[in-house]
Amino acid sequence: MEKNSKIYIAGHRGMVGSAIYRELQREGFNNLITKTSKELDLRNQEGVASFFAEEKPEYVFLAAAKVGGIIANDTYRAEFLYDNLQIQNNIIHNSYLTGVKKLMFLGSSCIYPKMAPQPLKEEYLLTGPLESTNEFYAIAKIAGIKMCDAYRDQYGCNFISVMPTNLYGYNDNYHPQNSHVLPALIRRFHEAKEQGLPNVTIWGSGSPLREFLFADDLAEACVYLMQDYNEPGLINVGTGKDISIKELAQLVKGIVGFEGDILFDTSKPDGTPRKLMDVTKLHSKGWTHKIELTEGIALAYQDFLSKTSVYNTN
Ligand SMILES: NC(=O)C1=CN([C@@H]2O[C@H](COP(=O)(O)OP(=O)(O)OC[C@H]3O[C@@H](n4cnc5c(N)ncnc54)[C@H](OP(=O)(O)O)[C@@H]3O)[C@@H](O)[C@H]2O)C=CC1
Ligand SMILES: C[C@H]1O[C@H](OP(=O)(O)OP(=O)(O)OC[C@H]2O[C@@H](n3cnc4c(=O)[nH]c(N)nc43)[C@H](O)[C@@H]2O)[C@@H](O)[C@@H](O)C1=O
Repeated sequence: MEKNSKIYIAGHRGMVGSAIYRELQREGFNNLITKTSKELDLRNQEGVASFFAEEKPEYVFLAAAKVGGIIANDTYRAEFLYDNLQIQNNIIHNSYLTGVKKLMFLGSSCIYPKMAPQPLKEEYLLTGPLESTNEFYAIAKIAGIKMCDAYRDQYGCNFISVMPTNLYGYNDNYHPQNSHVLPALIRRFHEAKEQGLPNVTIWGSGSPLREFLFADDLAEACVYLMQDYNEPGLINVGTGKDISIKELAQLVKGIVGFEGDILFDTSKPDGTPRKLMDVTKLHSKGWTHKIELTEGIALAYQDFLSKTSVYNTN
């Protein structure tokens, strides 16, 4: 990418898209184009076709998607499948039609089979059944990887697929039910501290293991890979370290400064027992994460505190 290359960041107001936008700006890229979902609904085939035909971006980061935590994925199954297929089909196909030089598709670690060996190697894709709570989201993401590969094989498009682990960071979604675990816990412990509650309840048994990457680290990896990585298939992006949900809750409790007890609601789903990325391929390309979990949670909590007036209305 040249500093003046025309780069479209789809989903630039989201947690990941906004981090990619900031990283590109930091690196001096000066021709960035964006559209909010109000300005352009990416599910709309004609709208996306007109946008690409008019703007003709040279590079595309596909960070727009219907995203949410375990309950949102399980509840809005049709939307997670339909919205994500529409968004990615429209963007990938029109990138081909208008001659985009390179596109990055963002998937997720939930594409791997529920009981895959750990850590998750890229070659474990499509080797077993998926976790049911996020099956429809995962099917859409797997279709996205295969779209990129099919367009590479048939048309020679340089479309790459990056699989991030569970993410958190600035501009996260703090919705009480629909968010991912880390923002949910930051909010719940904070509100319990403010209200002087004796305990906080977290979902499931606390035993699932998850790996967490700060979104700014992911953005750095994305911009890095967009410049140097040109392979079919997929590449994992993570830290290679995981933690149980119970330990995570204790960590967030300490950072937020809540002093009560932690209870477990085992009527809520645990989801996949473990999702630890194998990051050997990523490290071999020369990139490693920088922000460790304790530091990242403190940064995310500061961001949450600076926006509590917004979250209080949601
Ligand atoms: N968060 C996580 O833990 C993980 C995320 N990922 C992947 O990273 C990517 C970004 O996720 P994240 O930043 O967390 O998600 P967010 O929900 O924070 O942001 C998603 C963005 O997508 C845009 N969007 C959604 N629907 C539409 C639509 N119909 N038309 C146009 N734009 C739309 C939204 O735009 P607007 O704001 O304008 O409405 C929003 O800014 C996704 O592909 C996700 O699957 C992968 C692994 C983990
Ligand atoms: C990134 C990935 O994220 C999703 O999968 P997930 O890893 O299961 O996501 P999660 O962050 O929602 O939960 C992680 C764990 O944490 C537990 N947990 C405890 N207490 C809360 C809680 O309060 N909220 C939430 N959400 N989870 C909680 C929860 O029960 C589970 O055991 C995919 O659907 C899909 O979106 C995807 O790709």
